[in-house]
Amino acid sequence: MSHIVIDHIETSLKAVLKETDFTQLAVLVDENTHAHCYPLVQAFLPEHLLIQITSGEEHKTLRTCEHIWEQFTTNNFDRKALLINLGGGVIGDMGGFCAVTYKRGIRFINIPTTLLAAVDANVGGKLGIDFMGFKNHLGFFQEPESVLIDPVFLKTLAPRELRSGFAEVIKHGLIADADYFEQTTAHGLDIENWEAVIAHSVEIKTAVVKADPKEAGLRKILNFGHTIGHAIESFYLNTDKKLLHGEAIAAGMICEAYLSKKLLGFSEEDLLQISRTILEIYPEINIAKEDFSGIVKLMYQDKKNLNNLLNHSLLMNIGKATYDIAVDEKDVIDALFYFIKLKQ
Ligand SMILES: NC(=O)c1ccc[n+]([C@@H]2O[C@H](COP(=O)([O-])OP(=O)(O)OC[C@H]3O[C@@H](n4cnc5c(N)ncnc54)[C@H](O)[C@@H]3O)[C@@H](O)[C@H]2O)c1
Ligand SMILES: O=C(O)C(=O)C[C@@H](O)[C@H](O)[C@H](O)COP(=O)(O)O
Ligand SMILES: [Zn+2]
Repeated sequence: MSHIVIDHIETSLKAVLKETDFTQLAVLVDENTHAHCYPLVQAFLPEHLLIQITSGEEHKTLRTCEHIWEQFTTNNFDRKALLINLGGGVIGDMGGFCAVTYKRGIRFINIPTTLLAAVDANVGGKLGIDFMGFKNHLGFFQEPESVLIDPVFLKTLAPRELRSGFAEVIKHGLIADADYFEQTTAHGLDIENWEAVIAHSVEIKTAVVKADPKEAGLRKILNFGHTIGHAIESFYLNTDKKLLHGEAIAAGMICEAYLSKKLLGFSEEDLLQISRTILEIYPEINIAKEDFSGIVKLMYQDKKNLNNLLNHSLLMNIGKATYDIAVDEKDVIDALFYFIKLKQ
């Protein structure tokens, strides 16, 4: 498992660099983390190569990886080089992917700068990039050496991005801790102590990952909301209706809570509570009826599927999830109809 620290970035970064022996150092940023986050760490870094990529899910591709690998290569990085991923989930997933493939693997450290990366993406070792329009289609399981979390980075994060990350916090409550779901959603996004939220989400996620690092079974519960959510995210990615990861997962969680009721006897009352809570935080997510077939088609590449069956992770109760539930295509369509009817 990674060494995960929540502390002032100056303290944690200096400590990690002191105890890590490396030949070359690179820092991966996008234009936003270059502008807002790099100035908070630059003074504590020894000589390094700064690699900048363009932000956004649409750049989480092989093409961007080629740029990163070219930078390592032209700067003669050897196997004892170290990469620092300074950014959100896109930087962490893709930087990690480039690190483990370069010369069969160099070490990497994550410094999450979005809520989503701090509570979820940068923790647990799922690395990857999108391919042929499918989410995280190429990837590895490999934990970072360290994850250095400091809520200070959230100060410059756009409110829409903070809200996107909050969807994974909601997910953690729904799959593992009913009280956490109640407490975190009680006042919308008006949260005073982000550090406590991050710490508890990381605790929930790391416990699951420790029990099942490579998603043989239990880890699939972390994918609640993602079978339908990823398909929605991919469907709208290159359109003017683009959704952020957490927004698509928020819609996916409503649909999959509906499936939990229909297929597992999850309570109607809890379904309504989840639907109302999520719609209050994400009122503007719209899915069009004419897009349903395209969305369902994308679900056939979900990594949890076996024998071409759409395998879902669903809820038994608020706070308890289960996995490997095969779902019929027509039930998925019903779930999407449930979502759009809620909004009428
Ligand atoms: N590996 C995993 O387990 C896992 C888990 C959840 C999500 N993910 C992946 O994570 C990605 C989403 O991550 P994300 O929401 O962090 O997106 P992101 O990396 O695209 O970051 C969101 C935006 O915020 C900007 N930004 C980042 N930090 C900032 C800061 N401190 N101040 C100002 N702007 C800042 C970025 O430039 C970007 O424009 C998706 O690709 C998703 O599939 C992976
Ligand atoms: O860590 C996990 O496991 C997750 O499923 C966390 C998800 O929030 C995350 O979006 C993950 O990248 C999805 O993985 P995938 O295997 O469905 O691509
Ligand atoms: Zn996710």
